[in-house]
Amino acid sequence: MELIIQPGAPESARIVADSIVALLQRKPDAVLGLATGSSPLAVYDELVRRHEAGDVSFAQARAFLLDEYVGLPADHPQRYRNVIETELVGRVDFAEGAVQGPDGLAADIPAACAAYEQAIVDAGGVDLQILGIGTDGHIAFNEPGSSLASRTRIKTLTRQTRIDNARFFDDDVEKVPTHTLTQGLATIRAARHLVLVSTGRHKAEAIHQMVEGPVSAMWPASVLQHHPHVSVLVDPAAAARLQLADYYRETYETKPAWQGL
Ligand SMILES: N[C@@H]1[C@@H](O)[C@H](O)[C@@H](COP(=O)(O)O)O[C@@H]1O
Repeated sequence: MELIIQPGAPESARIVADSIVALLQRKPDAVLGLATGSSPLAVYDELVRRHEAGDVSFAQARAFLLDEYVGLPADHPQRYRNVIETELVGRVDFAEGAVQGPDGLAADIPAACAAYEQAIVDAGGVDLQILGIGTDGHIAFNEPGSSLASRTRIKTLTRQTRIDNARFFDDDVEKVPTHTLTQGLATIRAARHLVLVSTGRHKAEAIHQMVEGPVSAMWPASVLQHHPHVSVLVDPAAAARLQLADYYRETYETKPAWQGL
């Protein structure tokens, strides 16, 4: 796992965008994994800028979302398929139908989850997965206690996650759906490169547990310790609990210039 401590989200976003642009230049039909939540927003804004500058095209790329609320109407602004359309997809040149998410309105949820897993496999797997992290260490919507071997399935949200996400639902926790469809921890681990971005003191414990704690279902993101290619970009506040912060800084500062993420 590579830890990169940057002054803030814009600096991290430029590093992540460099990596995504380089990927799409060498593999125009790359498969991206997209995350919602506030953490990746600076990355999406940076990608839009690079696209507008003519540096990158998504015309041949495909993308898969990490998760989706169960039961939100198709036109609900907080449905993740709509959120990602506003934040990134509608601002660049993805082809029609190139971006998929789990179907939170499916009548047969287990079948929809299995079909989503198969769609990712059929696309050749995810080349680069963008991730955020919840205050309780969840990635996508894999809450504490999630099987480290889990695949796409329905999950019940914790009260804490619903409180954290109430800001997107008029600050009313009761409006936050209770269930989601989420890629599992094993699904996420199957992506070839994982890039996690996080800022703020409220994420410091989760970042510490993910990087330096034992691998445990109680901190689901800690499963990333088993992945061979993970880049974690944090600001000083999110890095505040890291025991080896000085070592991570020195490692990054002395990294050979030719080596990307
Ligand atoms: N399902 C999403 C996650 O994908 C996201 O990483 C996390 C953190 O969100 P934020 O980046 O807004 O702090 O919460 C949500 O519940």
